Amino acid sequence: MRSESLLEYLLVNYRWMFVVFFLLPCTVLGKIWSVFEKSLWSRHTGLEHEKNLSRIQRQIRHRNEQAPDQVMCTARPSWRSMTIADMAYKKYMYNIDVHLDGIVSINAKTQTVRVEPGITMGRLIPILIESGWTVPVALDMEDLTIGGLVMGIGLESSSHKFGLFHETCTRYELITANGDLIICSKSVNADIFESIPYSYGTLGFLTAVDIQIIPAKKYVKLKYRPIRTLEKMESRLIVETSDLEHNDFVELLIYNKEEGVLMTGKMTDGNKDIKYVNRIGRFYKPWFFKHVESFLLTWKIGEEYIPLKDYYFRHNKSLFWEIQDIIPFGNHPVFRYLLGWLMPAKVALLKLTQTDTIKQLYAKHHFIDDFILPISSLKKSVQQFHTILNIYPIWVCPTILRPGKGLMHSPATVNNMYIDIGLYGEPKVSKYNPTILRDLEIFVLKLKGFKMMYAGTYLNIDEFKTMFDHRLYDRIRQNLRCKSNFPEVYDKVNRKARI
Ligand SMILES: Cc1cc2nc3c(=O)[nH]c(=O)nc-3n(C[C@H](O)[C@H](O)[C@H](O)COP(=O)(O)OP(=O)(O)OC[C@H]3O[C@@H](n4cnc5c(N)ncnc54)[C@H](O)[C@@H]3O)c2cc1C
Ligand SMILES: NC(=O)C1=CN([C@@H]2O[C@H](COP(=O)(O)OP(=O)(O)OC[C@H]3O[C@@H](n4cnc5c(N)ncnc54)[C@H](OP(=O)(O)O)[C@@H]3O)[C@@H](O)[C@H]2O)C=CC1
Ligand SMILES: CC(C)=CCC[C@@H](C)[C@H]1CC[C@H]2C3=C(CC[C@]12C)[C@@]1(C)CC[C@H](O)C[C@@H]1CC3
Repeated sequence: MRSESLLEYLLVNYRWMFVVFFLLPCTVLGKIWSVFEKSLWSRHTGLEHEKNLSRIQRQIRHRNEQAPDQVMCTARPSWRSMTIADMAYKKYMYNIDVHLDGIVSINAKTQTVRVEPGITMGRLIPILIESGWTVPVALDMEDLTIGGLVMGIGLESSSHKFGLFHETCTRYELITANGDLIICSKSVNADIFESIPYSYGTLGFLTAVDIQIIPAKKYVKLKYRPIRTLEKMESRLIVETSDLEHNDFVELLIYNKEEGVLMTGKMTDGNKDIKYVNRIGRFYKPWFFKHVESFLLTWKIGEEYIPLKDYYFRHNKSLFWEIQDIIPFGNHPVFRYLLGWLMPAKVALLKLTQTDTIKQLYAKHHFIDDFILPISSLKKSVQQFHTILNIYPIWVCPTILRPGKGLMHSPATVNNMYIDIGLYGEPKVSKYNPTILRDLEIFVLKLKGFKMMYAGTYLNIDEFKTMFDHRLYDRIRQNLRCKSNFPEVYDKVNRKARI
């Protein structure tokens, strides 16, 4: 630390000062600006969308003439993306500006909403709820974009019922390498439709997505059930995920090797008898994972009504549990009541303003990743993660995987229940080395599991192709003449491409 400038030293050791007194006020100014920007919603019409398409097509044709050897990616800067690492490839690939973030239409008849890919969950969900609708898989971080969730993957506590985010999408609009616009759905260009999810923008540029919508209700009636032992957590999770009639939402937080809290929820309009609604989204309310942990103290089953939007964004204020490393006193009542209204910190601003030292410290001493494994391997996997990482809490989110031909699908010919295991934090084992991730990836591969690619991978190309079925993807890449125009998925998610 001695060789660092004073500013660098302060930014690393007292980052909370910078975050609380500069970054949070900037976030609030950004929010005020977005209130004005909301008028965009009414401004976005089909016509506006058409204009945007020609703008993208012009850029692609220009690249095809001027730089045909340089493969393309979107111009969305790395600091805006919801990933911890920098996308190094943005610097040497040809950047196409695909920034479209409107709602094109809401169609109550077909129960779909057509959106442009840059719209975030934080903008889409409130607008839909105001119109009485919601999406089946509503992601819990405000800044995630629809394009990113289709091209990467997304899952939430309703995924045990509806599957991964893209499975609730019914139509994509894609601009291909030669600038053509393709529409695809289950009935039109069905193979292209199936190969787009998880292709990380390597088949074309997404310009519109149709998502199913379902009627929104006022609350989620959420039940908290403390459970001791991993065996019991696993067996209870299997029972609750198959009870689709009672459980619209299922999520498990594991707080140590032995104890966790299983949450099951149902969307409801409630009735007049509701005495207490826990508005967890209010600024002075405790961080959600701390609130859930409190059920381990009383060891009683709890039940409460939570407003729908508050439930959806329950992990947003504390960025799951990541904000505690940055503002360690952020959950203290004094902070919450005085400055809690400034939260949550904008991830993009945190990324943009982190110094190289902070980046390196995170790279060396911090772990952020998600693994998707068969539900019956919960106990075995958590034990392995405990030995190698010892990070708690652990996020467990069940998701159904269906058979298919895309990059990621159930290896069986029937639907299979999987769980996403999210590990975010500082490993508490002695001698932690980030390359240990490779061992974990091999462990997951052996269990016929997958990993989420937003954090990058140490797998080599052959292992990667064993984990993700490339047969249809390769064929579609050939048909759409992607070879010299777009990189392969692996070129974007391997460790050298993400630093
Ligand atoms: C992943 C992580 C992120 C953190 N982020 C913040 C933050 O944003 N703002 C804040 O005020 N405090 C943060 N902290 C806590 C803070 O950085 C440390 O308490 C402080 O740096 C210790 O300083 P030192 O001079 O005692 O130790 P040092 O001599 O600076 O370091 C001792 C050891 O700890 C490691 N280390 C130091 N700082 C970090 C760090 N930030 N991350 C990982 N390893 C580290 C060093 O590599 C070294 O091995 C973070 C801690 C961790 C683990
Ligand atoms: N609960 C959850 O499921 C969570 C998921 N995530 C992960 O975060 C990522 C989403 O974050 P977000 O910041 O929204 O997206 P990103 O900017 O990270 O984009 C993710 C990928 O999607 C591609 N992409 C995005 N928009 C388009 C488009 N219009 N056309 C073509 N390709 C496109 C990007 O291409 P390019 O490389 O060319 O820019 C990139 O490869 C996903 O990978 C997701 O798995 C993170 C947190 C929570
Ligand atoms: C629910 C799933 C599947 C994933 C959740 C991942 C999140 C916990 C991470 C996604 C982006 C991450 C970033 C950070 C923390 C963890 C995430 C929110 C930081 C805010 C950590 C501090 C750094 O300085 C900036 C990081 C930006 C990305």
